[in-house]
Amino acid sequence: MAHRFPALTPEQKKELSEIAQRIVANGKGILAADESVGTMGNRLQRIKVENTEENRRQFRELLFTVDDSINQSIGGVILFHETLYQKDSQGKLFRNILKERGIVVGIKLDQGGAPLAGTNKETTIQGLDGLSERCAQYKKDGADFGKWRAVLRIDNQCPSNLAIQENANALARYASICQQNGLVPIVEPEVIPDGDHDMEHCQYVTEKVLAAVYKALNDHHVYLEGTLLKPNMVTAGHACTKKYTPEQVAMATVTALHRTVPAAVPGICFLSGGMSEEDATLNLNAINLCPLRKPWKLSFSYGRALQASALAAWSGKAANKKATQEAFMKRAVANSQAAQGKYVHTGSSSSASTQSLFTASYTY
Ligand SMILES: O=P(O)(O)OC[C@@]1(O)O[C@H](CO)[C@@H](O)[C@@H]1O
Repeated sequence: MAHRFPALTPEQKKELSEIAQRIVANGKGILAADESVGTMGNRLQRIKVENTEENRRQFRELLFTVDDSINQSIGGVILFHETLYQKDSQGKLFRNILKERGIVVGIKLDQGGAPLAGTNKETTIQGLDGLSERCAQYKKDGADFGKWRAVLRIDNQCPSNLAIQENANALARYASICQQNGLVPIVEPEVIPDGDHDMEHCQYVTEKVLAAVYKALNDHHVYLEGTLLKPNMVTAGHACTKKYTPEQVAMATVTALHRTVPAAVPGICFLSGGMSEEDATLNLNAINLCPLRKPWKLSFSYGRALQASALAAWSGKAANKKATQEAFMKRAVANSQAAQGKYVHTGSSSSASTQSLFTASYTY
């Protein structure tokens, strides 16, 4: 079957694949700082800080103005709409601060879940209407990649075939629209860790979900070299009593990816999904040391696992700037090492870094 209606020009493809490769260049990963106002509110509540636009801005300013060497560990930052247009205390746009450091700016594009009737409380994600116009505007405003998170749950009759197919199709439609507008789509089908299932069952489900996603991306003529995948690691459910080592998680995760993700995809950046900061780093390191063939960069796109100890150190006080930035830098460097299989845990871990960051039914 001839490909008579090419979706992208060679120039568009070149731009997309170069952006994707810059984000996951050696030892680099993504800071997911795209928490919606509500999600950020939950985080701030834990440290007893009011969820105001100014408080959200102040915390993010600390992250984005950390030492210049951050660009050795962080290749991209995902922002929420509000943050893309915010400035630091000197009046400089955050997005310009990031770009001047060579960090690629990304934007969260999904817009919340909607119920799938006739299923066991499963959802699809909204945001396709008007997406092309939003992407075009964000590209003009400095974004070079987008993110769309679909949520799949393991439970009685879940994920259903309907939820898998519907979310795969929405991810593929989103990815196609992003690429038409010069944005690299981060494709995030998250199998959330709620439940008492074992790791083997998570692997089975993750493979089914990823296989459906790559079939849909192919159906929608998405250019894989200009995409990044943001999956869950294969782990046991949060309430499972059986414990697995990082090496076991790594083998199950890389096996699932091997079976489903084409080698044309330049990078796979895991979400942290409620793991403690330290577990997220140890698992990523083990994944990079896993003896299977790994044709893609295996890196991170962490939200909670990059920010939890920084948030705890900040506690809403400007006087804690140094401690906040040091805590963030420590996690960024550790994950950069883990993305190269070079992380060696030394000394004692702070309590914030070993604390589970799991939230039940984590949606937004
Ligand atoms: O699981 P983590 O690493 O904390 O966050 C992963 C993530 O996709 O989920 C959040 C909610 O959409 C986003 O803020 C973030 O990008």
